[in-house]
Amino acid sequence: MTIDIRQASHPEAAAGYDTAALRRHFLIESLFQPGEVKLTYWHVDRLVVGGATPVRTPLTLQAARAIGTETFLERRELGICNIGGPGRISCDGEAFRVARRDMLYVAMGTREVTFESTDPANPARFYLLSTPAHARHRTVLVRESDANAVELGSQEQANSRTLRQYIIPGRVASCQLVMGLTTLKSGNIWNTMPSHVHDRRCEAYLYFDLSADARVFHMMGEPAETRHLVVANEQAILSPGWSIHSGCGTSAYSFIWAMGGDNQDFADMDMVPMAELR
Ligand SMILES: O=C(O)C(=O)C[C@H](O)C(=O)CO
Ligand SMILES: [Zn+2]
Repeated sequence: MTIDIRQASHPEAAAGYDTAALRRHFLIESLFQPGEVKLTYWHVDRLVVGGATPVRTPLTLQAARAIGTETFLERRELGICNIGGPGRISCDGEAFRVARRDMLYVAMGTREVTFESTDPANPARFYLLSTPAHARHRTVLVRESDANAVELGSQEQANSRTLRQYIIPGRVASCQLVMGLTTLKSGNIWNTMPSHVHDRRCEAYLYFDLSADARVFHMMGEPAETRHLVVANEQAILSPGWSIHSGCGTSAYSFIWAMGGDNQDFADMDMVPMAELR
């Protein structure tokens, strides 16, 4: 298991970053390495973002010095979404079959989490998102068909998409984690424009379902100081509360969004008028 540490950036510092520095601070280029668990610890809201890619043998989520507890989930909760072949996750011996686009919420206090692929020729790729927690809720598997689906955007604006809320109050109880998956319809390329910020919560996006030479131009920065990151398939971005987070792809794509912070009110967004964007 590897863990990369990312510190928080002041927006005035980020405005002076060149392309390499923006990518170093806000982009995770590699999450899914066969046979490995790869984690990134971000000091904003102490989010841990990662990937687990079991092939022939199971992988285990281990405690890390960066987290400082005996087990990884001693004082944390975890959301897991499978974006690969069918797989299995065991939580203290209770096994869950997790198909592509299913999400598992794993309760604080779970001592052992193991990841397995059903077929090594088509390995599962488990995307992991963990936030600090202070109460134990129930471990719950949410299938794609059971998530709250919301239709957004329009073909005319090239942003017609289905947003599915999986870990959200009323559906799955959690301490602070809110998580879901948005899928653009074919021929649509924009997400989340008009844009918003929510200084009360940070957010991470994992972009996927892109072909090898497709890219998403992910917009970030304070509304009057925007920058962009060029993002390839299965790369993730870290979005501080002060930053807009919108993407424009060279083709349609999907992305997993996840938030941690002070509230779990999905609708609590400060919308940015188009005239304020620079
Ligand atoms: O399709 C979208 O728009 C999103 O998925 C937006 C994110 O869910 C978001 O930014 C929530 O704050
Ligand atoms: Zn947002």
